[in-house]
Amino acid sequence: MSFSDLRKARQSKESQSFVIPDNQPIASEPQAPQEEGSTGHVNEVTHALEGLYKKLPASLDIRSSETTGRGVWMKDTCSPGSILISAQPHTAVLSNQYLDSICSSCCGPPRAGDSLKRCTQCQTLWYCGSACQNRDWAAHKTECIALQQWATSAPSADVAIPSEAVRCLGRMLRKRQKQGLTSVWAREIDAMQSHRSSLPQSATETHTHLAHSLVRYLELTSPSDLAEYGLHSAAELVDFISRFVTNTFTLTSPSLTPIGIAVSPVVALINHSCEPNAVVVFPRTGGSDSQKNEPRIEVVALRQINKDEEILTAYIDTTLPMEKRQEALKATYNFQCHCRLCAEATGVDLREAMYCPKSCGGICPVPTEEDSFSRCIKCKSVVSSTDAVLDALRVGQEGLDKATVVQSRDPAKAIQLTTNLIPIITSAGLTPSSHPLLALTRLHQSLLISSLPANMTQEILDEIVITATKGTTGLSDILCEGHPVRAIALAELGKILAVDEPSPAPRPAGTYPPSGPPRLKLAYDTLLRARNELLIGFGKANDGGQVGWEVRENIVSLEKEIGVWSQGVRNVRSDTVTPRAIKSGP
Ligand SMILES: C[S@@+](CC[C@H](N)C(=O)[O-])C[C@H]1O[C@@H](n2cnc3c(N)ncnc32)[C@H](O)[C@@H]1O
Repeated sequence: MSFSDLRKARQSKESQSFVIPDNQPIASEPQAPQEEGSTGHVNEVTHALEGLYKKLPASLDIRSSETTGRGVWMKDTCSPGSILISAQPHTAVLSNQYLDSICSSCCGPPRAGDSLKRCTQCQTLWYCGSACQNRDWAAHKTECIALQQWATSAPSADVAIPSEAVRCLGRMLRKRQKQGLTSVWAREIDAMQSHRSSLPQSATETHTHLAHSLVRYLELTSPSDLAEYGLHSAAELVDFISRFVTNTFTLTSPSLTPIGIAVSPVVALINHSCEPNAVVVFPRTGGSDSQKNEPRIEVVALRQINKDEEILTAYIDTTLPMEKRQEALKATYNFQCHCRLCAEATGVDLREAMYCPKSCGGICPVPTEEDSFSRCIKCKSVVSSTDAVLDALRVGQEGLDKATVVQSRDPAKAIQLTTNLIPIITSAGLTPSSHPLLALTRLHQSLLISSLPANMTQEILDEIVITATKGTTGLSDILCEGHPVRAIALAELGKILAVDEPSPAPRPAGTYPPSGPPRLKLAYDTLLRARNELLIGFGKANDGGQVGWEVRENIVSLEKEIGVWSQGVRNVRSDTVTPRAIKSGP
């Protein structure tokens, strides 16, 4: 779960009449139910929680602890790939860049051969068709006018649409007003945790900017106007925003591209671990009439979770090293993580590792500015090239930041950066799973794919295969089997290996990537592995979600291709055997 887009909150045209106080505690802030002991069952259920209890399947329970607040626990043991929660988000909105390519109601692309239809009034949201538009109308009706007014007063075309955060908060407040402040819907939102009273300064500033934009979007002219949304002061508005920031999920496409944000109070009850036993996904659950149930947010078990064990998901990218994970958790969720991965300094974390300088097959922790001493855990050789490694790490991180920023505006520049930096960091000895090498490799892969020339050469295709293989190797070293990120990476590698080679030619055994039939066989094996992992990460009952179905089809067509090929070989053999048999006959 992450929410980086808050930083993009628009700051223009702030209302003059509003003073949003910084860091003032909210007297009426609802408290998470607390009990003595670390994991006591919540006996006194607040009104707000009643609805959430009803939404939880019978196998789950809400319990609270002093350190992490409320959390969701297993009442029965479940197996990997079990869908633990399946819910329709309270609100889901698309990021601005996807408004014209994805339906704002079902959050899916247009059906094959069809195109999206634009709302003729605001000309901002697009839909699959009238069924999707009608389903969204209750939420869009007032939003439609607000979007038109925002566009009219926007200082420039690039800020003519409010950010996803502002649009999402607008939808939440309007629905809260419409459903009634005491409705189950509103109480569920109110039950989400707020950090208003203990925000770090950086977060307070972001919340404040967001509040200003929201005030403009809702066309409020004085704090008293907030009353119609059940908020009685600007401080309560900031409290509402804190609740939203702490509990919002990144809405993703079935292949995990971030496409927007979603709010689901029941899923938001789950606490964080950097070694999660479950994941939050939007797999698309299928069926002939699936659009009306989408988007669906689901929590899926990554491994067996035992009775009386807490369900834990990761709020941040767990391929990052500890310091970066802690920074991200503190900035957005205001806590320090003490999970096993963060607390136990056992062995070397493969997110921060390099190969033994003597190439004994062992690994060493990467040196840091604070602790530059590093030695191989196997042969104990000391890393002497510390300065060179630190330089490579610094240059790699700077390059990664730059390439990430320019990737959509200037993909050629981004590709130039990743192409130059990957060899530098690799030669410093970093393992494929280490930061920033893994992140650069994955970015390089996606840039290569998105900038494929029409006349793709064997060389380019092979480079993509090699990059995708390095990425999957790195991910497989640090993410558990069935993790959706790892499963999608495997599926992509399998699909890339299955692409028709422009000029296949036999290669010596052991050459990577292979060519011709051995490549096809490798594609088949990789897709089979991917499918097994997709069944875990996106749920067995979903048949691995949309990517799982696609991979199943890829496997079937490869089976045919390999079958035709084997049949061809058999025919060739029998063609050559038969004449000989005739010759050697009586
Ligand atoms: C999405 S909410 C999770 C549910 C929350 N515990 C509650 O009572 O509503 C996120 C907040 O829960 C708390 N939290 C989640 N995981 C935690 C962890 N591993 N350690 C400490 N606090 C955690 C933090 O306050 C965080 O901002």
